[in-house]
Amino acid sequence: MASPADAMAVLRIENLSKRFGGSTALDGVDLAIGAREVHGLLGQNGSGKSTLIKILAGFHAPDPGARLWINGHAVALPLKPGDFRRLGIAFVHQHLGLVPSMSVLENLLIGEHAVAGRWRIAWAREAERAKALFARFGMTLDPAAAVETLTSVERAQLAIVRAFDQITRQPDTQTRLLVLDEPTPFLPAADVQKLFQLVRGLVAEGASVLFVSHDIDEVMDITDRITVLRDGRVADTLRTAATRKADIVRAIVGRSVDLDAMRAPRRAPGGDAVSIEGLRGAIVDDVSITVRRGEIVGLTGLIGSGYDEVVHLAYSATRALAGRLTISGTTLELAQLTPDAAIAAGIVLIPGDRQSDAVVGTLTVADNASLPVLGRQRGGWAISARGMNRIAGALAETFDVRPRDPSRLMAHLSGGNQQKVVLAKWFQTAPRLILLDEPTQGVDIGAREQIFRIIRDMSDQGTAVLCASSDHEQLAAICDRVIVLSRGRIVASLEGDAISKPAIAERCYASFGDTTGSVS
Ligand SMILES: Nc1ncnc2c1ncn2[C@@H]1O[C@H](COP(=O)(O)OP(=O)(O)OP(=O)(O)O)[C@@H](O)[C@H]1O
Repeated sequence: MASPADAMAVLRIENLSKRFGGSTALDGVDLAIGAREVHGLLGQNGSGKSTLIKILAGFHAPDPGARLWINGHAVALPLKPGDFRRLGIAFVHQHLGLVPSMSVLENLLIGEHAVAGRWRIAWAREAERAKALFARFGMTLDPAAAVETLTSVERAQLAIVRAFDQITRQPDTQTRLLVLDEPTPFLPAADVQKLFQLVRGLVAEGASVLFVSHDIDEVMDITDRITVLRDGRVADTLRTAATRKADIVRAIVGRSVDLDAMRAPRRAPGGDAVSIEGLRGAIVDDVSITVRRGEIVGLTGLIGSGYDEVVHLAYSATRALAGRLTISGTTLELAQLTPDAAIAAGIVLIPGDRQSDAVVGTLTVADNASLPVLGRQRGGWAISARGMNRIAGALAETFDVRPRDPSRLMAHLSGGNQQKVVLAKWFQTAPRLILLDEPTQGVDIGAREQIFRIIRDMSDQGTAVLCASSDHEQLAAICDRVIVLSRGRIVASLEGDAISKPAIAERCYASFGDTTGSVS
C-alpha cells in the first residue's frame, strides 16, 4: 500500500523482476524511498538485495515490465553502467573502494579524474573545500593524510562523504540518494554510532539513504522504514518506530525465531584440548590461551587490539614471531608452522574475507566444497565428479545453501551462501581445532542460527573452537568463554552467566588498564 512518503519518493520502483537462467532472484518487487528517508533493505541470504542494487548500478538489466521513477520522473530501464551518477545515486559497498596508498583528498576526488575535461584539479582550493566539507559533518580528517593511516571508521566516513560529494557535484540533478551496502561490518558499536551520526547529518542536508544490512539492531536504530525481501519478493514494508525486533525477524525468515534460544546452554568443559603459549605477532604480545574439550572460546576487542590476529597466527596464515600450540599431545612451534602442517595437525582457519581468502569464484560449488577432501575422491587416476556432487549436495542440505545446485558457479551464489559453503567445506574434514574469523559476517539471521548449532555440535563432538569476532551478540550466543584483548594482550575473560552483549562491549572499552597476557 502506498504511504504518504511513497507519493514524494526520491526513488520508486515497480514490478522489478530478474531471472538468472532458471532461477528467480527478484519477482515483482515494489520499493519507494522517501525524501530524507533512511530506508532499510533486509532479507535472507539470496533474497535478492544485491541483485536489486546491481540493477540500480546498471550492472544487471531487469526483466521487461519493471518501471523506475527518480523524483517523480520516469527513467527508462535498463540503466547503463554509470547512469546512476547523473541520476544522483551513489553506492558505498562494504569494501569502500578507497585506494589506501593515496591521500584523503586524492580519494575524495577520484571520480573527478574519471570525468573527461576535469584533469586539471586546483589542489590547494580542493583541500580547503575538503576541510570545510569534513567540518560540516563533524569530521576532522586531514586531506593530506594517506588513507592507509586512517582508522576503519574514518575510512568508512570518507567513503560515505565522498559518495555524497560526488552526487552533490552532479549538475543535472537535485537527487541525492546514497546506497549503503553493509558499510558497518567489523566496526565496534561506538564507531557505528559515529557513522550513524554522519548519516543523520547527510539526511539533514537533503540526502535519502538505502541501508542494506543483516544487523537488525543497527537497522532499527538508523532507519525510518524497512523493506524485507524474501525469496525475491517483498515480504513486508514496515515503519521502524512501530515495529518490534521479533516482527522484523519473522518477516525475514518467514517464521518466528526464539532469539533467546540461540544462546548456548552452558556445559561443563572437559580437559584441555588445545593450548597456545607465549604467542607473539605484529600486535599480539605474549598471549596464552587454553581451550578445553567441548568449549567454544571467543576472542574480541577493539579494532587493532590483535584479537583477530590470534587465529591467523595459530594457523600460520600470518607467521608468528614466537609461540607454541599443543594439540592432541603434539607441540607445534608457531614460528615454523606452515598452513599445510597446520591442516595435517587437524587445524583449520575459516577467514572472514572470503572473497579473497576462501572462495574460488570461477569453480562450481561442488568443486569448492571438495577442495579439502580431493584425496578421498580419486577413482583410479580420475577425480569422481559424481562423488564430488554427492558430497556437495549433502553439505548444501546440512548448511542450507541456496539454491541446492552443486553445479552452480560459486561467484553466482549470494555472499551469505558462499560463506555457508566455506564453513561446510572445512567442517567436513572433522578438524580438531577450528579457528573462526567473523564466521557469520554477511550471513542472515536464519542461517546464523543454523551455523551456531553446527558449531556447537562440532564442539560437542570434541572439536576445540576459537572464534574471533567483533559481533558481541554472536559471541554471547555461542561462546562458553569470551577473552578480550587490548593492545595485543589479554585484559579480561568472561565466563558462563557473566557473558552478555553489553558485558562484552563494556570490557572492550574499559580495557586500557593492566594487561595479564594469559588465560586458561
Ligand atoms: N550472476 C548470477 N547468476 C546466477 N544467479 C545469480 C547471479 N547473481 C545472483 N544470483 C542468484 O540470485 C539470487 C539472489 O542473490 P542476491 O545476491 O541478490 O542475494 P542477497 O539478498 O544479496 O544475498 P546475501 O545476503 O547473501 O548477500 C540468489 O539465488 C543467487 O544465487
